[in-house]
Amino acid sequence: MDECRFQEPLFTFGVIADVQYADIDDGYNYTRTRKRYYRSSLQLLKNALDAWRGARVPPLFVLQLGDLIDGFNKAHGASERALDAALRGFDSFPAPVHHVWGNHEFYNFSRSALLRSRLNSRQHADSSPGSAPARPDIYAYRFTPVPGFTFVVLDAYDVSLLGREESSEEYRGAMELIRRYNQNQDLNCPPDVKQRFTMFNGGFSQEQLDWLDAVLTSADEKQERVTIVSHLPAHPDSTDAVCLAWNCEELLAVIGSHKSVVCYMAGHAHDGGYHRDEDTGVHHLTLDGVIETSPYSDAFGIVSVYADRMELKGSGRVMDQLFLFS
Ligand SMILES: Nc1ncnc2c1ncn2[C@@H]1O[C@H](COP(=O)(O)OP(=O)(O)O)[C@@H](O)[C@H]1O
Repeated sequence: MDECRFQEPLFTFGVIADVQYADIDDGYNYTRTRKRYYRSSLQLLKNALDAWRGARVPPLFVLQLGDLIDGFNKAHGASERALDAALRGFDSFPAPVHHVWGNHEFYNFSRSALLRSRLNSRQHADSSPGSAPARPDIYAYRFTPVPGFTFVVLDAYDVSLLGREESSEEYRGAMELIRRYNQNQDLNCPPDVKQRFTMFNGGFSQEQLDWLDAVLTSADEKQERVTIVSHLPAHPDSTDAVCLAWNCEELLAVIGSHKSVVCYMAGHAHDGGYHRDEDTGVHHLTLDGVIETSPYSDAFGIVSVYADRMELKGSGRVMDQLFLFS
């Protein structure tokens, strides 16, 4: 009988990725292999919010893993309207929402506009020094919802052609980097080798990686469990090669040099993925995207956190997953 008793988690949190809402008819991905349900994605977001609200242990916070509204909104002059519609549900939600930025955020808004927008959830960062990189244009921060558990939001488009002014030093540096691997006229077209070097991806600057390294050093010392979230997946076995962050190898090297990291969560690749890195024990989760989920299904999860593990309870196409701490 005892085994059947519900074990109370320390806390729970909600996860959702790639809502890509737009008030337009259904369409397809670039290769026309997957249907995209632009309008009904808003209902699937509402389903997630309702389920989290009614959960036995309601989430302490939600992680929105990026691409909340689709790039098509820009062409229709509907970016603000779509963002309002997508954020409306979150407004009345009784817990903080941590927004990650994806490529579709940059199709709709400039980096400076995003920093001023409600998609900037940096107000939920820890108030202690070092909770964000010194450079304010890098959208990354650390938060500690419960002592012993730290979460890090990373900016996967810090080094990118997206969101950076064409006249800027950052844009020039990103162009130099992508051109080293991608000689296609259309930079959204992946090269044959290192396919991730496309314009719809990006990477992490040295400043951001150094800051992450310092956050993780401190977490190691305090014996904390760290979960890192970003829009772009980092581990090649957790996703399609086209969807990885440009300098995923450098990021993995930083993660691998700290024992505090237990999980890395991303969106971007709508078919999802999971891999446990055998060398580091880190769980790499790519969450299935709402946008390519039928209106008759769902794509979100709630993660229950315990002293020795996290348990993802998926809804609809999101599979359950156990993240044991090593
Ligand atoms: N293989 C490709 N060749 C050229 N352009 C592409 C290719 N794949 C995607 N794109 C373009 O890149 C942009 C981002 O692709 P998209 O599939 O919309 O990304 P996401 O999966 O984030 O929604 C779109 O403008 C799309 O048309």
